[in-house]
Amino acid sequence: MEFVSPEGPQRYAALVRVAARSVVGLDMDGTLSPIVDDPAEARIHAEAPDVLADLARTVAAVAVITGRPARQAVALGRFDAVGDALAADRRTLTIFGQYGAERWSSTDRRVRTPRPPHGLAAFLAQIPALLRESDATDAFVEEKGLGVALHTRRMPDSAAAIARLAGPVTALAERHQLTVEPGRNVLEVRAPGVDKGDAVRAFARESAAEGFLFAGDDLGDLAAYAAVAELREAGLATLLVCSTSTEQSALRELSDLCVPGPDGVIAFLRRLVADVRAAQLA
Ligand SMILES: O=P(O)(O)OC[C@H]1O[C@H](O[C@H]2O[C@H](CO)[C@@H](O)[C@H](O)[C@H]2O)[C@H](O)[C@@H](O)[C@@H]1O
Repeated sequence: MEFVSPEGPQRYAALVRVAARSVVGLDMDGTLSPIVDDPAEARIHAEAPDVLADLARTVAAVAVITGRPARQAVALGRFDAVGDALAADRRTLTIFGQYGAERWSSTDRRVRTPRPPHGLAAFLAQIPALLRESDATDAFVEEKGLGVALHTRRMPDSAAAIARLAGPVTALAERHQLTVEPGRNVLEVRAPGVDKGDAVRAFARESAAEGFLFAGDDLGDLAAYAAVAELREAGLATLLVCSTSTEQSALRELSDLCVPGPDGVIAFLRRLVADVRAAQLA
């Protein structure tokens, strides 16, 4: 394992020691799901459902903390099947969707979701004009119920399109009391006041966690990283794992461990499960 913080090896060992009373939060796109051009074509890593089930039997609780709508994440991740596999062991998989605004659990299988933010409908109505004025009519618009993502990945010069869109999107979002969440070849617009950090704090509190591992890949995961750092200050065993890509490096310097994309995340989680089980037998 390539630890990138000096404390990484000790933090990993401490987390293994308290794993049975620790929780794991995992980002989805770019961490559990390989990045693809069309968001609707994303699929979870083929081994992820089995690994998540094994992990959930090993630690206190597992959550996927994603920008995706919770219902969509459940479908793309085949999380119903993971929940079925966990039911006999009385374990639960939790999904925090839309950056923590939504919640689903494999126990009750219902999505708890707030009302769409005031201002979203007006923002949506102005998107065609905004894209025309920003020379970005080929951007892919993903409506998410509580927000909207403007994707540039399939445009000829994605970075230039993001640069043209960033100012106008931010100005229009602010006019409608919405916030902008930048990501990999995407600008998302959603309600302010909740982020992945809130999901981390809620999950740790409700689980009375003694340890917290989080893995992510993108800017939206920075809030989760900050919340895990707070938990570390409060005395929890923590580990921050970056799923690396050539597209985004913001998490690297904040991480304890870097692994190569979803393949690396899955291999790491398998290793964690094996190390925890070995420690419990010792
Ligand atoms: O928090 P995450 O689980 O990482 O979700 C963030 C957003 O991911 C999706 O977009 C990203 O993945 C797409 C599929 O691989 C890719 O085409 C796109 O360029 C990426 O930005 C998703 O479409 C969004 O709804 C999520 O909020």
